[in-house]
Amino acid sequence: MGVEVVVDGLTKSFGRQVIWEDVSLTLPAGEISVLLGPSGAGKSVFLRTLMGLLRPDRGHIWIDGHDLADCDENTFHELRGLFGVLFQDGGLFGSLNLYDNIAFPLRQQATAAEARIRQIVMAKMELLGLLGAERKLPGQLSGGMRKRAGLARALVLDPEIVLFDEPGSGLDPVRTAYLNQLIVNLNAETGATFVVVTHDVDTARTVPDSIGLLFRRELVMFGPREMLLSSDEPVVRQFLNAGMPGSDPDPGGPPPIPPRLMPSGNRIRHTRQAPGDLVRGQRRDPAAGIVRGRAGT
Ligand SMILES: Nc1ncnc2c1ncn2[C@@H]1O[C@H](COP(=O)(O)OP(=O)(O)OP(=O)(O)O)[C@@H](O)[C@H]1O
Repeated sequence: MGVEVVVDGLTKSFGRQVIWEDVSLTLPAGEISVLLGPSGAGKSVFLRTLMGLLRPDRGHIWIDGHDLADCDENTFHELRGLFGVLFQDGGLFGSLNLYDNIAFPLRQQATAAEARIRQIVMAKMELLGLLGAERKLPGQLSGGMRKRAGLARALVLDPEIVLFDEPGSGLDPVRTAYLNQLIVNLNAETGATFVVVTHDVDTARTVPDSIGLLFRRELVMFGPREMLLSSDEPVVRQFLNAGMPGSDPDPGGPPPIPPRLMPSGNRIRHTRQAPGDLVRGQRRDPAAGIVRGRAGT
């Protein structure tokens, strides 16, 4: 099972440019959280700060009782080892074939023999639908395959926390939908804590358990998907439900909440809340289709 990450009062600036201030949220263990925001809101900076690639000006990132933003070097390396990341472009080495790209983190660790490395790499390639493409170079792959290869490499060390930076960027809607389903399936398969940053509203509405909205240097709201999708907060409504910040909110109220994507096959996701529970608890009518399946089904 993945680990919980507690972000407390995080602030990041570059010189005099404040990117975001006083961000606090809890990423639930084993669940999918999506951070949504317009281009330039600082989503990628947030991911890079979360995994220790950038140092925050203030605040804490608590994981397993340690503060990633303020700990000794050994603890820092141990905490960094909990993360796997899918970079926007897949982050593959252009001169290495797919097999060697995916094997790279294992070889860097230098703890596993080649036979074991082969077993692990082939298992991840199978999981991501990449078997047969072992000898291809990244430049010979479609955008979708490059993303999946980047994901196989991100998963090769069985991380507890997986970060996705704009997984749909550069993909057409069909490939984005395929990748979204894959994310949900992989979350069920690995049980790791997933954090997805995106400006794709469809992804934010259907993939996560929780949604956060970064807008104008602050985290406007973070909470269960259904809470944000039924929120009356104008910025949240404008962004998540009408799609255009600054446009008039829909006078008829938020549009229906779409069903959450469920894992395909026999995979099971264990989440804290069944679809529809939250809006029912608020005495709102769940939208048609929302109450499909129970938590863990
Ligand atoms: N290393 C850096 N040094 C200085 N400024 C930076 C650095 N990295 C990012 N920024 C600035 O931080 C701001 C937020 O960038 P970021 O890439 O996090 O946005 P984003 O929300 O991920 O946007 P997009 O959706 O377009 O990827 C931008 O103004 C960017 O120029």
